[in-house]
Amino acid sequence: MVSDITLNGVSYAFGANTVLNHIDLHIDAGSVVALLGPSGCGKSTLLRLLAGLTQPAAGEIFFGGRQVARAGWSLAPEARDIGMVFQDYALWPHMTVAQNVAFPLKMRNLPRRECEARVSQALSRVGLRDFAERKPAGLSGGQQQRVALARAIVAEPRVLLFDEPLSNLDSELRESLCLEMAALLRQLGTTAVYVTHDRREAEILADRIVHLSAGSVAADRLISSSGEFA
Ligand SMILES: Nc1ncnc2c1ncn2[C@@H]1O[C@H](COP(=O)(O)OP(=O)(O)OP(=O)(O)O)[C@@H](O)[C@H]1O
Repeated sequence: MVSDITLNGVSYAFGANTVLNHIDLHIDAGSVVALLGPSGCGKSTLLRLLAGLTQPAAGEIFFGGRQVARAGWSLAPEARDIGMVFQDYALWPHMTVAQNVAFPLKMRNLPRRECEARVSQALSRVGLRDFAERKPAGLSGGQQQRVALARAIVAEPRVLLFDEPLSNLDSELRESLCLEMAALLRQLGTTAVYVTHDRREAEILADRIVHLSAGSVAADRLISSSGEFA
């Protein structure tokens, strides 16, 4: 099941530094929204609030009809039914690729066969079916990020969150993985929020680009399927 996302008057501050200032935003179920903006504008902070890694100082966040955060309270990340992909891959080095990908299924108590089938499907989707028994250290940066992507989608979460997942890769690889991720996100139909400071990446991946500037929404534009502004 996918979920829409609603932020009502969400604010956040580090001490006296207001980082997000009364954000109102509705994200349709199944859409891919890029959060674009210069360094320090609050993109990662907004994503961390969606992930449940931090709590808003004011406002509320809903996934579907369910409140997941309000001032001073936040539902834990593991209770939110989300998948996350970070810039630094965040794989467990002692586990194989298959064990890394299977990790989100552990808490779900699924039969072993179903776990194996899901891991195999997720690895196929990212083109890594033959790498299941490798350790992350034996993979390139692009392959490690594909593992992180497979781990994010394996449990079929209701929301996918991406924090600059391609920024550690060289430009050629970035472009090709970006196109693959765009195709995968269309195929999955999961609601996704994608933080980037790269406008081209945002245009390839997203249905809609929300520009943040100094903690506020500065522009909000729909993108047509050809990558042009609608
Ligand atoms: N732990 C922290 N303590 C104090 N201030 C912080 C902390 N983390 C971030 N900030 C400040 O909050 C503001 C927003 O940071 P945030 O990481 O959300 O921006 P960003 O748009 O994601 O930037 P970048 O693209 O560089 O990652 C910045 O001014 C930053 O300096």
